[in-house]
Amino acid sequence: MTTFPAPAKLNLFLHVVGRRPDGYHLLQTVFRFVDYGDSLSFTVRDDGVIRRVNPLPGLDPEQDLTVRAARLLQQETGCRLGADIFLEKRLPMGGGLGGGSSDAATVLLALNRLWDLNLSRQMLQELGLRLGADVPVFVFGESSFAEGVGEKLQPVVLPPAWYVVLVPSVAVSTVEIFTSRELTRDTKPIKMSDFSTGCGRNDLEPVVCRKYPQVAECLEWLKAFGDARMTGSGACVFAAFSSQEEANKVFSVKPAQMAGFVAKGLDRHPLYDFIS
Ligand SMILES: C[C@@](CO)(OP(=O)(O)O)[C@H](O)COP(=O)(O)OP(=O)(O)OC[C@H]1O[C@@H](n2ccc(N)nc2=O)[C@H](O)[C@@H]1O
Ligand SMILES: Nc1ncnc2c1ncn2[C@@H]1O[C@H](COP(=O)(O)OP(=O)(O)O)[C@@H](O)[C@H]1O
Repeated sequence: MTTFPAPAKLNLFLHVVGRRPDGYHLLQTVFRFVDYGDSLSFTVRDDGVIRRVNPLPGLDPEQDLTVRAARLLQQETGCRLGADIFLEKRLPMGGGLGGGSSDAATVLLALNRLWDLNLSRQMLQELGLRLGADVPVFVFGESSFAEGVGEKLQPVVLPPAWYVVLVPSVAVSTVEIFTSRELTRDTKPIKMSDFSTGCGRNDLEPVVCRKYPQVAECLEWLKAFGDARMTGSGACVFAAFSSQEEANKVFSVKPAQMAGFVAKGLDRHPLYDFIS
């Protein structure tokens, strides 16, 4: 059995700049990976069966993004191999940390290698986009300025940072927030060259805070220590610090009922070198 990481992402800012005719929203965001996440283990099977060894409670294994990613790879390549997939889940579902998307990307990257398929990064990004708007960036593998629905990616260089991430005890549905009437969809687009750390905001944040007071409460607490933001469609919130000591210090004084973790910002996905 071989084990592979599936890191979380943070959206350092997230602007909704428009809406496509199919209802999907046009975004501008910066994605950063952190050294905290799920991990996946695979045993290759020669009978073509894709099996989730430890299904997630409440989620039909056929709907699990790991299974959907593996089947998509089989369909597209005609590969006759299968896999047993074991998922060690650490990332909260509906947390805005991209857990499901990262799991799917790790399946694409790992099985591309374990099944000896040799698909290019571009090809895997395209397959990823069919699974979810957030999947391509995990295959792209670098901190990115993203546009479109999140699939138009340009690498960005970010300063070292340690993040305090708080995990409110609610799962936020991405669809619910994007379809909300109060969501503003007209933030003026910025140029990538205008981006600097700390710029912008998360346009989804006020909508989530109104619906989920636990998110507002975590944000308010963290704002006393830094520029706290929500990631993605929530529920998690984070603030950046320039040293691990500073981040640990803030984390150590959080109220006991607030869950969370401290993580280091990464420049690259740990599986970046899987594709040449
Ligand atoms: C908001 C973001 C920001 O990074 O992150 P999360 O909070 O999910 O982590 C992403 O855009 C989420 O991407 P992802 O979670 O892959 O979304 P998808 O499965 O493709 O879409 C779920 C639903 O969200 C809405 N959706 C998603 C992306 C987008 N750009 N516009 C949308 O309107 C659509 O209603 C879609 O049916
Ligand atoms: N392997 C998976 N891990 C997490 N969620 C999954 C997975 N497969 C499918 N999902 C579905 O995707 C939804 C979004 O999950 P997730 O990606 O963890 O959150 P977010 O999009 O807020 O970052 C979950 O509520 C769940 O229904």
